[in-house]
Amino acid sequence: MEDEVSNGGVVGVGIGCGNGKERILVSVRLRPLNEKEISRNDLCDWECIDDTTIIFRNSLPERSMFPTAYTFDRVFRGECNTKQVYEEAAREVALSVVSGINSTIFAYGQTSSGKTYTMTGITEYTVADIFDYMQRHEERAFVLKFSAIEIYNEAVKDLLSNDNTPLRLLDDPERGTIVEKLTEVTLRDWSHLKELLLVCAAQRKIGETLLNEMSSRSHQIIKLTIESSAREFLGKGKSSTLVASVNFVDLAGSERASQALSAGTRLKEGCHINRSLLTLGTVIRKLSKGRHGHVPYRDSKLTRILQPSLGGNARTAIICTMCPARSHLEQSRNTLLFASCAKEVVTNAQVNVVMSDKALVKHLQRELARLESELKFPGSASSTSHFEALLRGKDAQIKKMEKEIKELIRQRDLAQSQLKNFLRVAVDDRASRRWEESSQVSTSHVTTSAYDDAVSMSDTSGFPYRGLNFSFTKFDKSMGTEDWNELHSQRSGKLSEHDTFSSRHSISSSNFVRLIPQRSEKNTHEAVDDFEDHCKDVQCIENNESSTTERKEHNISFNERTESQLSTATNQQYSHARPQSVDSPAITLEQQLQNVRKRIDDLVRPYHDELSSVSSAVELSSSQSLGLTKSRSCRTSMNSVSSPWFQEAGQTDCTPPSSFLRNFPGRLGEVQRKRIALNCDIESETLLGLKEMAQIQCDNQCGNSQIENGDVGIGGTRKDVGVDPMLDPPESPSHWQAEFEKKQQKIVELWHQCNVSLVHRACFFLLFKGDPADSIYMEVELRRLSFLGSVSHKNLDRTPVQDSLHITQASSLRKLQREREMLCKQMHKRLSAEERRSLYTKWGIALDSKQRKLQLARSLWIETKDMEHIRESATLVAKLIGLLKPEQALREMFGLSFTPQLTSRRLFGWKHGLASLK
Ligand SMILES: Nc1ncnc2c1ncn2[C@@H]1O[C@H](COP(=O)(O)OP(=O)(O)OP(=O)(O)O)[C@@H](O)[C@H]1O
Repeated sequence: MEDEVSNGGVVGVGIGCGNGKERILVSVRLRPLNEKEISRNDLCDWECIDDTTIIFRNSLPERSMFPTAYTFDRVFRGECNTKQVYEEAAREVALSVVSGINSTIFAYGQTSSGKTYTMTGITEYTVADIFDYMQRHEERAFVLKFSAIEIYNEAVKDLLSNDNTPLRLLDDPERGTIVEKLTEVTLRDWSHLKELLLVCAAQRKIGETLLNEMSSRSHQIIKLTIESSAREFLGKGKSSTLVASVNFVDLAGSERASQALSAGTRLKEGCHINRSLLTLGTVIRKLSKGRHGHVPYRDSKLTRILQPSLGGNARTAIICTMCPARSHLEQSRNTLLFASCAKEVVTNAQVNVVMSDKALVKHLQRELARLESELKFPGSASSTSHFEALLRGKDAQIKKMEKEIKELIRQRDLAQSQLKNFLRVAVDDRASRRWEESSQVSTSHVTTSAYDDAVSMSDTSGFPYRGLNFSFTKFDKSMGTEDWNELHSQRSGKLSEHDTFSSRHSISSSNFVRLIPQRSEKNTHEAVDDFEDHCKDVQCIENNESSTTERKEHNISFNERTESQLSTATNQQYSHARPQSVDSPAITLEQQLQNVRKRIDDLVRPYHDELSSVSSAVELSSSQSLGLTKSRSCRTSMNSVSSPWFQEAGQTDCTPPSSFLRNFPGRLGEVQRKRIALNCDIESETLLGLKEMAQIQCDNQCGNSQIENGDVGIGGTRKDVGVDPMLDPPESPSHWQAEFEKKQQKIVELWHQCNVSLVHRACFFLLFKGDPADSIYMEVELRRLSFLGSVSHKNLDRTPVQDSLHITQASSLRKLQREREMLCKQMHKRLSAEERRSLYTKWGIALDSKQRKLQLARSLWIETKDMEHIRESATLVAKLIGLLKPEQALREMFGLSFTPQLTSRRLFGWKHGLASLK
């Protein structure tokens, strides 16, 4: 049995038992008056009035100062037998030992008060109960070990050994103070115990005093150690053992030398006894006041050995024995004071689990692995918490910034609207003055003058035409095209028919741009009858837009520049007529506006950097999950493979998003603006980085101008920005198919609305045919388009930002028309005469009509609801650009900013095809 549990290498594992902290159980036992006391007519002053209170019944005046009632966990009258004392004052504590909890039962009291009498009984009852417990728990294997020592004159003696040599006390880091070379005997049975108890009694120092013929002159500690293991795990290497000890402590009695009439040896014994008991009293007193300061455990061998039982890992019960005789009043009172302190002492008992060698080896191996890992990654746990703290801090920072941005945007909007109002008033005022002045000459001059104003401002001061249109909205709306033509004719006096058309078309384009931004492409066809005229018209607008390009190079937002120029122009134009006091508010407002914008930029930049890093992380993880190699950005790859339209667009015009972004309240930082400037047409908007969208979306939220469009709103979290579909694929193929068709339809409609390049549409349409893996690209495309569409369609309360967007939308429409024209040119090259004829017939174009190729090109992608039409359009466009194998196009070009390694051969094939269009 002893082999099952190793004593040498065993590590005790303390397991907190939750309520391990408890006070020492303190009881008081009165013994009856003995014969001597009765014969002396000694009076009994003490009375247990109930089970917990003992009182002093004495009316002596000199004792009136002392307390008369003492309460303890239990008090026992003289007639109570030891069994009752055991059961009510010791049993529960003593038997904790079978559950692996250390326990100690003390007997404390003056000499001849009945300590030995009580402890002998309690020891026997406890062992009897332990044996009983062992019998009732056959499933466990028990080992019961017995040892006994006495501390006589501060020397520790082994009561089971004949050797009188004092034993040394050793300090073990795990087991505390241990007695060196102490005999420990494994108990066999009850009779074995009785035998050992007799041996101890025989060995213990007993002496005769006046008070006790058989006075114990030493402190005796009998120790029973119980080890128990579950039998089913024995020998299987994973058993664990409960190990605990119960100490039965029979202290030597405190005595007064005068009372005991001790002298010589007895006096010396008495001194040692009293000194050690004094130390015990001091320890108890200190512990009763809490564990503050030094507790003098080491001042006596008694307290040193019993340290775990005094406020340590043990349950403790103290039975204070008392002589009820008045002659022992002082000693009794001291005993009660000791008991009163003891009941305040708190111990913290633990269940002691000891592992078998094998279990211990396993445990140690695990511990070693843990330590090695900690060594390998020092502070990994702490770095995690540090990271979490950092994140929390960043979150708080972002929230604060969002709040600030909100406030700044509010201030900016206010300043903007004030400035706008001011300028409107200024312009109206100026116009009405001019009107009044001109009306004195002639009506025709009025309009000419008004028109001259507009044109001269545009021509001479670089005042943007679109800005002028915006400022003169009233004029545009109130005057029809005829008025403008007439006005123009009157101005030039000798306009050619061509000029007239250009003017009309320029104006109608402007009106179209501002008033009918969503006018369908088909309607535009009617306005653009003549190809050559159309090109001139385009050229005319491009000239106007070149000024915008210049502005873009200077990195000044359109909004800022427009307003600034408007303000400057207005000031310049009317400085002679307007008092300085009127100009000042405009300058102040403009300054205010710029300050607010600068603050927002400063605030947004770090926020956006943060967002970028998060997006990068998302992209990286996405690309990893796709098994893609992070490469050049999608934008870069698109530029490298894009059609001439993409390139051309990139060189000339600003795009709706870039224009939008530059004018948007929460404008992007410098880097973002530069990046966006690389994409210069609406087709390139498919490449609009998700980060930018997320930024805009964030800004929108800040500005309470969240953009929504049908069922694909932009508002939401970063997760919404085209990343989550990868994480959340459709549940079933049929579900996905339905979803795919729905998304495809929506995309086709948005392409149409946003005037997206036909080449882009064709590539995308032919590339993504319903594979579930395409879901992310569909989602990205859908959201980009939704974003563009929603921005350009929400024009109820038009802002300068939106105005600028409409202009670029017109530009995109024009580019679309040019694209059709280029496709038209390709028809001759890519299609045989027979193929062309067949297509004309199929597409309902009369074979004898003029400009059949152009008609065919203009018929492409015009029916958004007819998927067959869309498919045929896509196939024809692909053929015209030489994209024979659309599936070879790179999907990633349409997705997030990650691409696989591009093979030059693939690119070459497509680029070659595209290049041939030039
Ligand atoms: N509760 C009791 N009922 C009857 N007799 C008792 C009781 N308690 C003690 N006695 C008797 O009192 C005497 C002294 O008891 P005991 O030796 O146990 O005292 P003690 O406190 O151990 O003294 P010391 O400190 O001197 O050893 C004994 O003869 C014992 O039988």
